[in-house]
Amino acid sequence: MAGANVWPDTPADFRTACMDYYHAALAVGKKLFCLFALALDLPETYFNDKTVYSAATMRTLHYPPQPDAADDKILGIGAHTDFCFTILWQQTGLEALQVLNSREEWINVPPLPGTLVINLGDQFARWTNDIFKSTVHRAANKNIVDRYSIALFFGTDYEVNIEPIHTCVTAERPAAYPAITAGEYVRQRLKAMYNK
Ligand SMILES: O=C(O)CCC(=O)C(=O)O
Ligand SMILES: [Fe+2]
Repeated sequence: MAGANVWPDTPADFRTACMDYYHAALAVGKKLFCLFALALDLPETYFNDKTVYSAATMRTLHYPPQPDAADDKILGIGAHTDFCFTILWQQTGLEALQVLNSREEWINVPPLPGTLVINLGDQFARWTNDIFKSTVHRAANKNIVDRYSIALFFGTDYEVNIEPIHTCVTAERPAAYPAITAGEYVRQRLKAMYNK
């Protein structure tokens, strides 16, 4: 689940810029865990010891233009949920990302200058016993220019047990998920995705 990064030779400052952004986005991820802990009536620090060596991978994405493609031919990222928190930067001025709402309708997520999109992901649905949802989303670029986005996937340390938090379990809402370590969870998801 780990490997060396592959860096292009050009542009010269690409690696430094990526790493600067990576560390800034990581700090956002850590703050998110504090905010969600408070929202769950837990101490702000609840996730601190669970996010010491956070599994945090970043994906830089390029979507070529395909304005003339028919809907069933369009390439992009198909409908899916993310494993863990996603901190997504999207290029401004282009619409491509959509989320599925509770009425099963696809809603555009237009990039707003100076904002990030935060997706809670499946691990947080497990932590919260489905009180918080992991949003189904997809992205395709039907514009006439290239589109770029950057997704940082931020989860707990791999050895942490993910299980419904006590404040999210009641007699009416019994625990819907067994405990599983974050590492084993990611391993199973990757196996299901790439090892069919
Ligand atoms: O590019 C986007 O807007 C979405 C990317 C995404 O959903 C992903 O990488 O999991
Ligand atoms: Fe995603």
